[in-house]
Formats: sequence, C-alpha cells, structure tokens
Amino acid sequence: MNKAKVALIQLLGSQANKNANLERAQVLIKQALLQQPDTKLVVLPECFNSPYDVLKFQEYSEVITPRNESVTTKFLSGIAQRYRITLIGGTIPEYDPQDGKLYNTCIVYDERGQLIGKHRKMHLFDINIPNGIEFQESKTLSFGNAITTVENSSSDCKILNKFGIGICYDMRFPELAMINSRRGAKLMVYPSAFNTVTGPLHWDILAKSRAIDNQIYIILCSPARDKSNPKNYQAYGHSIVVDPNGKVVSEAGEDEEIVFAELDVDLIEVVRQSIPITRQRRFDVYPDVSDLHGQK
Ligand SMILES: O=C(O)CCC(=O)C(=O)O
Repeated sequence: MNKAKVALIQLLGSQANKNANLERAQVLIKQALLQQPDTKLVVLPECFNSPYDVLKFQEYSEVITPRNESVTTKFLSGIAQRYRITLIGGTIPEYDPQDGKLYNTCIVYDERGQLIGKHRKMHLFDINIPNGIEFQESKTLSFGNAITTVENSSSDCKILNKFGIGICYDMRFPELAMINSRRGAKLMVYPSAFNTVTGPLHWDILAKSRAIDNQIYIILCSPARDKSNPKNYQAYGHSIVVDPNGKVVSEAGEDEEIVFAELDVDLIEVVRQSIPITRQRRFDVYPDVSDLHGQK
C-alpha cells in the first residue's frame, strides 16, 4: 500500500502512577482505532509512562529485552500484536544492567508484537536559557551512541517498511534525519516533550526544516500540557505531522488529543522530482556526512 494512516497519541501521561499512565495510553489507543480502524502506525510521546524528571528516571526505569519481560515492554508488545499496528512506544527510562547506566529510550514494535527497534536518545537535553528554562538530562542519563533506522517487514505500507527514530532534542541535529533518509527512510519519528519556552520558538520550524531538508515525512509526538499540576513539567503539546513539502498535515492543540494523518509515499517522489535537491548535491565539493564512519 502506498498510503498509511497514523495516529499520534498526545496523552496526559508522565504522571506519578506508572500503571495509570499505561492504562490511559491504552484507552486512547483503543479510541484511535475505533475512530480510524485502518490506522497502521500509532505513536506515543516521550516519557509517557513516567514523570519527565531527571531525579525520577531511576525509579521508573525498566530493563529492555527482546522477550519483553518488563511491565511497559510487555504492555507495548501486547497492544501492537492485539491491534496489528506498528507501535512507536514513545520513550521510557531504560536501565542497562550491562553498563549500569540509564538511557531515555524509544522502543518500536511490529504488527506481530516483535521488538524491531530501539533508539537511545543521542543528544541529551542540557540547556540553560536565562529566565526561560534550565534542564540537565545528563545529570542522570547517559548518551545513546547509535543512529536508528528501523526495518519493518511486517507492514504492508511501504512508508512503514523503513523509518528513522530520534528523540526530542535529537531533532535539532539535522544529521540524524539526513543519515536516515540517505539510508532510504521516508519518515522520521521523534517522540518528544518540548516545553513552553522553546516550543513556541522552534517546534514546528524544526519539523518543517527536517522535512524540507530531506523531502520526507516528519512526525513529532508530545504529551499534553499538564494544566492542573502547574509544578509538573509542562510539555508544549502540538503533536504534528509534516509532509515532504514542509506542509503541516495535522497538528494538535495543548490538551489531550489524538492527531490523525495519512502519509502518502508517492508524494515523496513527486516532491523530489519537482525540486530535485536529492540529485543536485555537490559531494565533489563537500563530503557526504552520511557516508562517513560507515553510517550508510
Ligand atoms: O530542544 C528543545 O528545546 C527541547 C528538548 C526537550 O525537551 C527534550 O529533549 O526533552
């Protein structure tokens, strides 16, 4: 199939009770599939099962194994299998017993409930904007060291057969989307949780930039704004789907909401034929960074 329906679950997760976060995610995923039964891809936001708080990541962390033994991995695998969807499971705090470190990790399941991708946030959100926001993820988290391109043979939607994953701050580093698209991915998905300072400044511009740079689809999925708990981390919301022309296909507001969109793999070719930047690069003058370090 050349078209794929997607649903972005902008849920008010990130609360203290992990089971309640999972239950809420399940309710909204069910609702999405009732509303649009032919949905093929469902995306959850960053830190959907835990508070977005560097001091809480250890407590909520889980060990991720291919057999999906932990609470959240079992939950995600079960949902993907039951509803026969590709599921991008937002992010969860991951504990790796091999190195004793914590990571902010996105796990991806295919329609059979098999774990087909795992991306550890590569660029940690360490910023300090005077009178704006200060956040230091690296206080407790470690950096992921791999670019993640997910191969997904179980989907009959071409655009879902290969896609790239980044997490939130990762979207500010154009190399990730570029390397993924040179590997043949036609879609980048970023589970995210921007804030109310940098969200209005950069969120949609970054999504459009990554889409236009590479002529691919971009999906950013955020938690909802937690208006009743002003002391909690306030996510920007505005989960968004941008097409290869840089046009917004669909966008949420700030509250809990499901964003639906249809991705059309043929549009990528149309855009690439019309504005042929993919054939006009000057690798005789500057190097193709996607070709360095065996990244292709
Ligand atoms: O890049 C930004 O402005 C926000 C990033 C962020 O919130 C994150 O990486 O979790």
